[in-house]
Amino acid sequence: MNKIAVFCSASDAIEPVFMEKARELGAWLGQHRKWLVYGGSNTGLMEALARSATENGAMIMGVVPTKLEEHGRVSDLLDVTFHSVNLSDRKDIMLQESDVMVALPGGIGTLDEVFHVMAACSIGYHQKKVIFYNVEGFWNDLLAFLNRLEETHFVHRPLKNYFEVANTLEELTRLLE
Ligand SMILES: Nc1ncnc2c1ncn2[C@@H]1O[C@H](COP(=O)(O)O)[C@@H](O)[C@H]1O
Repeated sequence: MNKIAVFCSASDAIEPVFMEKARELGAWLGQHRKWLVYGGSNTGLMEALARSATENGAMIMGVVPTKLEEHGRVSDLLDVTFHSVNLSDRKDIMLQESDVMVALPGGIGTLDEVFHVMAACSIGYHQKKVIFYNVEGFWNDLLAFLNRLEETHFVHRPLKNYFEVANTLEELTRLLE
């Protein structure tokens, strides 16, 4: 897989371990000459990831909604900039431009992106998967809830159709190779 979308936090106030894991992933993307497709913001895990990716040789595509541009929150690291009108078409563009999506720890924006991709997969718009990068068990509660949805038949197909989980960088990169 060559074009990897990454959904992740825009916050600068989170624990350093998450920044470190984002940088490690960025370095791997660069060393393996991958394209990073992401939200293009100059804050949080997004900027940490993008800086490390570009320093290690990755090409970077940012999908930037008008609002971010208006607020001066666009990273200056981007090789390619896609301009989106809003968050809805931003998600469609990120999905269209990538082979697989990785979810690093994140908040509401990240959850919105993850569920957009899985919901579209669930009714057959695509067959691309989300990989939850479960740094420090960040996604455990969400994964437990998703498993409950499967056990109680609230999801239409087995969850393995929609996502995979990587607990370490090694597990993640094995899925990305
Ligand atoms: N206001 C936003 N700034 C940057 N990125 C955003 C914003 N809203 C949605 N996104 C996307 O969602 C995540 C970051 O949002 P979090 O709420 O911090 O998880 C990122 O992947 C962006 O593409």
